[in-house]
Amino acid sequence: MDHVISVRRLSVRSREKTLVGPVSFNLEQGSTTGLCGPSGAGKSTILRALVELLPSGLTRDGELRVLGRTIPPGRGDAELRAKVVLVPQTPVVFGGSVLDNALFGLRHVLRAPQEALRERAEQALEEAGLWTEVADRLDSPAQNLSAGQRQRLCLARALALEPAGLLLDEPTSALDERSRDKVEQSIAALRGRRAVLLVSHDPAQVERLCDTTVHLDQLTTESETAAVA
Ligand SMILES: Nc1ncnc2c1ncn2[C@@H]1O[C@H](COP(=O)(O)OP(=O)(O)OP(=O)(O)O)[C@@H](O)[C@H]1O
Repeated sequence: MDHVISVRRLSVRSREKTLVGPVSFNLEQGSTTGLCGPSGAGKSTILRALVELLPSGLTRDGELRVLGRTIPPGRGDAELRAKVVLVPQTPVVFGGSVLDNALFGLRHVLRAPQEALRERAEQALEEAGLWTEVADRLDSPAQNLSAGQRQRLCLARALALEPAGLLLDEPTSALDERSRDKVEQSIAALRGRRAVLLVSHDPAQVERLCDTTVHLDQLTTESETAAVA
């Protein structure tokens, strides 16, 4: 069976130098992989490279395959972005209601009747562990949610697309312990269902949530990283 994401000797460079890589790893269906390394090692840059959303001036080399399809550098498209979804470190909550936010990605990717979209958005809120807290306030402004609830709303917005791969950039770094636990419960519930790549600075969190780990050293050397099949 194809890996959900397969990366071979992927590196990202600016005009002047290599910022990260080369790295090689696979993400498997149903498995949660930790992406670890010191600050500046390139974790966020790798996540952006996997969805072909690098800042201008940065380019990717090496092979990226998503569900068996090779994505040439600079050729990411809407299909890729529906299959692999990045949830950034800082939750981006748009103006509008909780439901509007959960529907946001779906509205842009799928042309389906409003009712079908709504059903999927509600399922995603359930999958993100937020449903019981927002079921009676779907039409309220999303801006009123707590930080932990906002993080799970962003998770729901990503899950509504039913992605094969989910890339989570330090999803709990700004949260207190109670909110962190709730977000962790939601991530743990994805095991067996999605391929998840989780950037975390917290070894205990990686231990709790991840089946395998990819370590990025500061300016990763030529040696291949862990978790290579
Ligand atoms: N647009 C850019 N132009 C030039 N260099 C960049 C750009 N974006 C990131 N970098 C550099 O790439 C390296 C990796 O940055 P990145 O943010 O991916 O690290 P990180 O491992 O996610 O760090 P942290 O754990 O602190 O979030 C850093 O040296 C950073 O300065």
